[in-house]
Amino acid sequence: MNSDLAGPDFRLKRVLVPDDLEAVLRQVGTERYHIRHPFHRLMVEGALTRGQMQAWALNRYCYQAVIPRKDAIILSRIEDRTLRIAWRERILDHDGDGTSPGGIERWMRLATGLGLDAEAVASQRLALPATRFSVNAYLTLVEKRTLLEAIASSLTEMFSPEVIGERVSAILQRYPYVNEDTLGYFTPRLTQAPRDVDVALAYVREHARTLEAQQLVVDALITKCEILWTMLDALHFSYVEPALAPPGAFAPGADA
Ligand SMILES: O=C(O)c1cc(C(=O)O)c2c(n1)C(=O)C(=O)c1cc(C(=O)O)[nH]c1-2
Repeated sequence: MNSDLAGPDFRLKRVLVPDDLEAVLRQVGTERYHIRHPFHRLMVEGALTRGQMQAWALNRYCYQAVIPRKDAIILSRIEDRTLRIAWRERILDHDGDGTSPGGIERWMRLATGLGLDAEAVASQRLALPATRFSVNAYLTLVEKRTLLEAIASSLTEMFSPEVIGERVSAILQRYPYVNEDTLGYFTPRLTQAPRDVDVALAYVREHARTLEAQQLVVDALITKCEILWTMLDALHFSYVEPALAPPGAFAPGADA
């Protein structure tokens, strides 16, 4: 990114044309996306135990479960019918339509494929408190901030195909107890995410025209990166180092 667009803290220096705004947003991902988190790095190096992988799947279920709810909040705030039609696809992607499964069910297949009990995962009662606080922060963001910020916060999906590609190939290579079927959640995401990004990015490029609006967009994306980052922080603290999971949280069994 050209340094005359924004400072190292992502404070914008002037009003940007849409291509320059997009360049700043992509730089946020380069610097702040969870692909750089130590927990993710350990996962792709093949260094996590089965119990740590289970902890990841169990906690990430909370994020999956909240995604269609946050998209329903966004949907309720959109006045433009064409945009609503496009946005509602996201809810179908995650909830399914009652006949074909959605992302939540596919994530459950991942969790049970790793040896977790479906009821325990769905209840979310063994999730880390910090995971719950993080996913609730996402709901609060889309509810309380402007629609522009709510839409911009979804733009971490610009970076998800890379993190998913890296994760899936590393897991298949380095975790022999996980097979392709278990990771089936990720396959549709590789086409759904770019489709979602096209819609959200077009909206942001069109509607963030003032310096103030553009800064709000950049800050919303930073906040979303922080939400994803803190979820992995919590996993790292609780299950890797110093491995101090709070009382009541998931504890890997002796076989994991
Ligand atoms: O695997 C990942 O690392 C990852 C990241 C993200 C993201 O960047 O927010 C999403 C997903 N996956 C994902 O599967 C997904 O459905 C999704 C929806 C959203 C969103 O903010 O609307 N992000 C993500």
